[in-house]
Amino acid sequence: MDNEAMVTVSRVGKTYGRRDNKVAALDDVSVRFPGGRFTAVMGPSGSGKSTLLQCAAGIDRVDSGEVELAGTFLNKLSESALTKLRRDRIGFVFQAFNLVPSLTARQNVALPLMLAGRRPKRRDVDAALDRLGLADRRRHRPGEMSGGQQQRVAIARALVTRPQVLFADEPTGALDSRSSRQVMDLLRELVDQQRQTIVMVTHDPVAASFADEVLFLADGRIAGSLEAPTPELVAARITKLEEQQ
Ligand SMILES: Nc1ncnc2c1ncn2[C@@H]1O[C@H](COP(=O)(O)OP(=O)(O)OP(=O)(O)O)[C@@H](O)[C@H]1O
Repeated sequence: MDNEAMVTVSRVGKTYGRRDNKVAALDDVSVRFPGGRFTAVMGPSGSGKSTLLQCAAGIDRVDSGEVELAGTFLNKLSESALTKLRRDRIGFVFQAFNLVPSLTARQNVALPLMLAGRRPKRRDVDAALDRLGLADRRRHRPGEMSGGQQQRVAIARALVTRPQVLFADEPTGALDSRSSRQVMDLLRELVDQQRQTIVMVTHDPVAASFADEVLFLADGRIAGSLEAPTPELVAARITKLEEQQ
């Protein structure tokens, strides 16, 4: 389903807090994330990027509007059906890696399969690690790996179930520029070689320039988009949005 919408967010609203503490994190947001494409989401701090990602990934529920993942409307699902959908069809990568410290790379990658009630095959787990250039780190625990290696294990773990969409929330936020570049090269490769659909929140114009398109948010609303982004063009748009704050 290349270039058809893999995820469709329609008129989504999400508010946090109550009464006089209310914050509209998302205000009537509509956006389509095409299949087989890499979309970056950017915007000033507090503009709703993480909220959009979490609503699109079924981690958080919307207050109004709809989220559709390849024909499934997430709002209509029960908690257990939503949990199953997240396990089977969605991969999520966080800034802080979120690996289990006591488990090896192999065990961390096998975890989502076990949670989904599938018996992890060593071959599949090792293939996921190999694809991310971690063949020689299979038996290492997170504390024995660099930040870049840990993030690559986290990406292998997110991909082992072959999710329809990989969501990443600032995946390079805790990495130095060399490791960031490596992770971004890998994400780009996944899109180009395997038509993986990726949606990534980032603050970094260089990371965003690896995407096919950058979507900008400001104050919980869509504030434009940019095709074929370069770091310079992205930085200019972001600076402008921040000035308007
Ligand atoms: N759990 C929560 N409880 C209360 N307010 C929240 C919660 N999560 C987010 N918010 C508020 O919603 C708004 C959007 O937050 P969100 O984290 O989506 O923004 P962001 O663009 O990802 O920010 P940042 O770039 O700083 O991570 C902010 O005003 C934030 O303070």
